Amino acid sequence: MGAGWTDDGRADAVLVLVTAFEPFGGLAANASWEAASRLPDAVPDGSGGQVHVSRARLPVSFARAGTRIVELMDDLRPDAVVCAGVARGRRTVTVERRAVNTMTGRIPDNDGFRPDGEPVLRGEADRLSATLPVDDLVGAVRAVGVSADPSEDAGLFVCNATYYRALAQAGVRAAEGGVRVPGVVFVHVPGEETLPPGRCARALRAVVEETARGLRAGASTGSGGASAVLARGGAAATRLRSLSRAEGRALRLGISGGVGAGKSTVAEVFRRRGAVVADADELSRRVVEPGAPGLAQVVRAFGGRVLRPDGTLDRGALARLVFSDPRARARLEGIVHPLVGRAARAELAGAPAGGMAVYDVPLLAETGMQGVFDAVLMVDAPLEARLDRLRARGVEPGDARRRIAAQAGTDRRRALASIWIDNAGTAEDLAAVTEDVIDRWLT
Ligand SMILES: CC(C)(COP(=O)(O)OP(=O)(O)OC[C@H]1O[C@@H](n2cnc3c(N)ncnc32)[C@H](O)[C@@H]1O)[C@@H](O)C(=O)NCCC(=O)NCCS
Ligand SMILES: Nc1ncnc2c1ncn2[C@@H]1O[C@H](COP(=O)(O)OP(=O)(O)OP(=O)(O)O)[C@@H](O)[C@H]1O
Repeated sequence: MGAGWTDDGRADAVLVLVTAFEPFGGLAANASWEAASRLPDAVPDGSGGQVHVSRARLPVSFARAGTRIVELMDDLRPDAVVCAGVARGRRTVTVERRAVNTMTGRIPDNDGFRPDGEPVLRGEADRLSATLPVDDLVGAVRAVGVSADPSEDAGLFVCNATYYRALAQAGVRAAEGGVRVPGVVFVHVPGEETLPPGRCARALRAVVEETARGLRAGASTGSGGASAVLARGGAAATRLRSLSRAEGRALRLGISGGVGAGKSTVAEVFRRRGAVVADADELSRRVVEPGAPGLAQVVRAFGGRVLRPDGTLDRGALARLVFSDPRARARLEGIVHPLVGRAARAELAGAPAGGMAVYDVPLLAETGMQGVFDAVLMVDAPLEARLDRLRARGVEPGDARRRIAAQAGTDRRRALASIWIDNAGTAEDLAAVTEDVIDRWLT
């Protein structure tokens, strides 16, 4: 991101867009704009260069602020968006972890509109998470002597709705294929009676400078630093949610994606980097080997037609059966999944504290197991590329399509991904971007 990305013809400059709000609620000034208007046109990037800063004042209007920020993001193509707003009841600067898809006003906005629980964007996710590193930004504000905390969400007023629109817009860009997807965060500043304007401006500047440092760190190494996107050739990783990591045990990472998306290739990179990796497909073969408990159960359920003459499972025959009949599939899954789950847990228990326990599992979204992981990494690739790659591996497109029809779609996968990898380049690009993900975001 940043240097080298000139797809839209823009000069190679790195840009942070900072938005803040006009006054509302009968006050003459808005502390967020007072702070934003004091920002310089460029800030140091921490390695001798500068990152450009563009400021915009938004209306306190549910309808107009969201439209405006989307326009700004489309026109300016910023590398990061820092939204600021005022939260007069709060004592500290707060960096918001997420935006919620609900609008409620205790008072009307500046257009006289007072929503009562309507969605910001109908049919979209209930909440979206910051794509810039919230905890690092909190640390940067504290480092300049201003009290700051992370906050769970941005409330329900215009600030939140604007944040939601900005995150959704970044998601649209990511889904389009991932060039210049900006990291987005929202910062609430207290009112002037709590934090004097000079200190407030210093706090916001600290957020912008930390963001700039992250962007430049990424640009100078060809990956993303604190930013939300890492790219290598045609492969791009987007960080959609912040990652939590518990002390005293291994990081629990789920890797998933549709058939042929590239998850085993990604998992292999993790294995090379020392992770303990459990592969659900491999385990699902092991639990139905001759003599293993699963095989007898499968034969009881489906009969001898799923056995080869040598007594091993005829996987092709079973695949034809279950991918044309959802009830048969559910029956097979009812036998195989518990056995696979048990075997995977046993393997992953061996990962040491401080290491990585990685579960490569195709049906992560379908089985709703995201809660057991600290982070979920989803791999995706254009449909045609998946079909071609699978064909090269001997899987007929018809078979592949039937499996795809039995799997979760992109939206469901995105809704629970912490990291999204678009595998639209070469296998080498995919491996390189995975290495970057490990180095930048997971270690
Ligand atoms: C039907 C079977 C025998 C076909 O075997 P085959 O060797 O052709 O495929 P393999 O197991 O290597 O799976 C390849 C890919 O197919 C897809 N797939 C497999 N099972 C399913 C399923 N139940 N639903 C949707 N997609 C599936 C996944 O993307 C998987 O990565 C086998 O897939 C199976 O036993 N499936 C049921 C168990 C299961 O759900 N496995 C997934 C991980 S636990
Ligand atoms: N970017 C790429 N370019 C070319 N081939 C690729 C690329 N990524 C993966 N492949 C190949 O495509 C095939 C599918 O990839 P992989 O096995 O990693 O996917 P998967 O998601 O684990 O698939 P499955 O669901 O079938 O287990 C493999 O043969 C792999 O080597």
